[in-house]
Amino acid sequence: MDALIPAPPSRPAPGAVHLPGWLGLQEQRDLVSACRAWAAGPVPLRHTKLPRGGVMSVQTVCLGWHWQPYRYTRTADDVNGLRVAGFPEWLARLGQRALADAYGDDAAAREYEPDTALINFYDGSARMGMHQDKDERSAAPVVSLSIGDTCVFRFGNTESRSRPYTDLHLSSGDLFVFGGPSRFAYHGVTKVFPGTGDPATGMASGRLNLTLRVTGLTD
Ligand SMILES: O=C(O)CCC(=O)C(=O)O
Ligand SMILES: [Fe+2]
Repeated sequence: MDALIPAPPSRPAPGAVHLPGWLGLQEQRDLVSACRAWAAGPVPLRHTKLPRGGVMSVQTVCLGWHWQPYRYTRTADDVNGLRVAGFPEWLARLGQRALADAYGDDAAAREYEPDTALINFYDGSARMGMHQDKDERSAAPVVSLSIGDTCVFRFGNTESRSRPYTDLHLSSGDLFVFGGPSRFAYHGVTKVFPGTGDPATGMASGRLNLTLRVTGLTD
């Protein structure tokens, strides 16, 4: 939680890697600016509607492909019907750098071509229940980047939402990658600590998380 003393790198499960403080301050600032522009449209940042009538407490906007429970489409049919913003090349390169640093396998990192990003904004009371990222038709790793307030990220197992799991803090600038045997592990966000982010990132409050993924889909 203390931005001045980043936690050491850790591997909570095989294929899962946490690299605290991976993004520099300027990279975080640039990502915040980019996310602010994406949040304005063509598809706005919004609370995703759930099939049984509820809404998610986080607010989300997608790039490349639009996710809604539980599929990807090019257009945001549950929002305004517009095509989502494209997935930029620079973000794919950032994802490759993340994989290279997490796994130390430059050749595998060069092959990584994420084509969607889910950008989630958490206010102080938002949470995300334990779930698997399993609407992709690819087992390529998920790259997660966090900016703003620190949260408790619960990283579990591939069998069920319950124990064993590891609770860790994801703070501003942290990278978390889950692939290989952990790719379909359950995970969630149980708590956000308001006021723990550095306003110099451009986030006055709240938490931003980007997950880069390979959908395995073609048009
Ligand atoms: O906010 C996070 O750290 C996790 C987000 C997540 O699991 C998701 O978008 O599927
Ligand atoms: Fe997820």
